[in-house]
Amino acid sequence: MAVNASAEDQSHKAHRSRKSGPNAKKKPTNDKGKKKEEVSENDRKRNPKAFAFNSSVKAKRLQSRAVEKEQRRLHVPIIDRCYGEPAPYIIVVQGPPQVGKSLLIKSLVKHYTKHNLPDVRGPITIVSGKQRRLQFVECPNDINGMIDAAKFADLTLLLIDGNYGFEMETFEFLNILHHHGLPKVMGVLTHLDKFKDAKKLRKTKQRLKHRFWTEIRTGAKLFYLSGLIHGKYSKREVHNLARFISVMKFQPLSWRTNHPYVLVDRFEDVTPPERMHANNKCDRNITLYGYLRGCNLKYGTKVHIAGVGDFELASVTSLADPCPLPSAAKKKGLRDKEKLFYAPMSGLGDLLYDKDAVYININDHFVQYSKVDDDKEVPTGKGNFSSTNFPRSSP
Ligand SMILES: Nc1nc2c(ncn2[C@@H]2O[C@H](COP(=O)(O)OP(=O)(O)OP(=O)(O)O)[C@@H](O)[C@H]2O)c(=O)[nH]1
Repeated sequence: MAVNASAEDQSHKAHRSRKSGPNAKKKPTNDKGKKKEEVSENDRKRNPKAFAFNSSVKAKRLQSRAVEKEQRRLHVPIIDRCYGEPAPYIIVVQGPPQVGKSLLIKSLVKHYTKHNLPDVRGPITIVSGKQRRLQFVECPNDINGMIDAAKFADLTLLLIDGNYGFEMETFEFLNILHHHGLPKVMGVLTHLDKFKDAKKLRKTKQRLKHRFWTEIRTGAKLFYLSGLIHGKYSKREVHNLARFISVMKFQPLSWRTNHPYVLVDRFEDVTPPERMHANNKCDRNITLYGYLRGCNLKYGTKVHIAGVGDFELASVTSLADPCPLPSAAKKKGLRDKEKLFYAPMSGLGDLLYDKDAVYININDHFVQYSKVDDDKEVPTGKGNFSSTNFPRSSP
């Protein structure tokens, strides 16, 4: 018994871990310098690394990714049902009378294509980049024209006379746009050269900008065209505006992606002449040309022509692209040759595509006539007919 009692009372020396030598180095330790066996169960459960972050940059990135994922979940993905090359984006230029709509379209066309447009009539299609085509349309100043324009506009340039301020036409058009799903809107202030006082100009710019933000949204883009140089807008300002349009991201409106629609850039009356002779007021057959947008157009579907009514579609034909995108070569930018444009209603563009023919427009100065002995002139050389639409081939 005496032996047992002495064994219970015996006190052992505490274990002294090695402080030096190879064994001391070998022992695994945790972060706080404690040896593995010394980490308590409680410490192990409260691992600070499990939920904290080390890098604030990484945390920010993770957070923004999570927000993005959440937004993607909330929005239905937009399915592009277009076949082949995307149709040109339509840019509607709107504003009160004499604000400078035609001049702005002419300046932008000149910037993109280096061509002078004498007159703005109908849609003007241009190639603005390797992947992008644009179609400029001037919005008429009547209510029906505005309603039609709001239906197809991808981007609206709202021209505002800076000297006068907002006018009724702008508010009307904005109201119509709101009812059609509000496409992208950018404001352009013109007639700023009429201000003589710099301070007044600055104040007006500020005032109009805030008024514009109230109408659209805070931060909506407003461009300033400070005046005319030789009857045209400043090259630098037009360049900035064109650059902005070239890189802009367009969000297709859901109704439009689910319905086929065409902005007609040319039309032709193909009624047989004998029918017209018999009755001058007979029903006409009309062929309409334009880029198909939205989704596919089926044979036999009824079409609505804005301002005219509903019609039966007799046939749909796919034609060669009159203003194609450049070939996908690995080079930067566009060559001058590739800066195509197509404006049949304005009477410009060298090629005119018809249902059964392609017409080449030859300028007068390309036509050469050679002298023939019997004093009759026979056209030769590059062109056979001067400024005449000449059928080349049938597709
Ligand atoms: N001083 C000045 N004149 C301008 C400015 N912008 C346009 N103009 C002039 O305003 C006149 C009308 O320009 P247009 O481009 O024909 O205007 P518009 O809006 O197409 O006119 P409508 O088609 O009749 O509605 C032209 O004589 C232009 O030179 C500007 O910023 N300053």
